Amino acid sequence: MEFLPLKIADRKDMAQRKMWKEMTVTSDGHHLNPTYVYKVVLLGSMAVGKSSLAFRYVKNSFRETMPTVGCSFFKQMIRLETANIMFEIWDTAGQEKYHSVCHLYYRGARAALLVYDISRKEGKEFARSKGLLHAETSAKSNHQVTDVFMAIAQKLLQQEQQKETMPVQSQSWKKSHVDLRAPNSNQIKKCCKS
Ligand SMILES: Nc1nc2c(ncn2[C@@H]2O[C@H](COP(=O)(O)OP(=O)(O)OP(=O)(O)O)[C@@H](O)[C@H]2O)c(=O)[nH]1
Repeated sequence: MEFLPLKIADRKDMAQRKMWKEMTVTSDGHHLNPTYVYKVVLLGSMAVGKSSLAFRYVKNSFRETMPTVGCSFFKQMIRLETANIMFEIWDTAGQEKYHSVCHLYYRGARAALLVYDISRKEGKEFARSKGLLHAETSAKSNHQVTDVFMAIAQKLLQQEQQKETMPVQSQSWKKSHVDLRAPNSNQIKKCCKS
């Protein structure tokens, strides 16, 4: 009898399926299937708290983090009344040396959070002038972290509902879409650390 080694692709697939299964089991043991999967990117200068924000949200913990190299990736499921939303959170590096590659991670994102230090006053005014969602958060004290992601989930869900109910020609949600292809796009959602 001949034994064939398991193909790498199969192993990878099994590992991915296992991870997916783990991600869709809630803390109270329920299995959830995501209704929508959304990519969300975290942008901002170095050391403004992007990784800490993601870590607090996904792991509910705060710890000293090393500067991000390139990009890190997190997943989190949100259970809403009408849908289960899986966030794929891409935490980009703020250091100057990664700026030339960071825009590669924006592709396919449905929302972007521009994280900045709260001591910069102009952040709030910028958000107001562009009509963007704005929130002051603290990963350290766990202030408004879940609320920010919940607000994004609800906004995206609202867009899905509009898509379903509106005729194609008049889908106003398209007009409010953020073009993430432009590296210097300033139409981005904001939050900050304190
Ligand atoms: N006081 C306070 N400090 C924070 C908060 N969030 C992050 N920090 C601190 O700010 C520093 C930078 O945090 P990071 O999360 O690594 O910042 P980052 O934006 O991911 O950094 P890069 O990966 O270099 O882009 C760390 O020393 C954190 O402990 C916060 O909400 N409050």
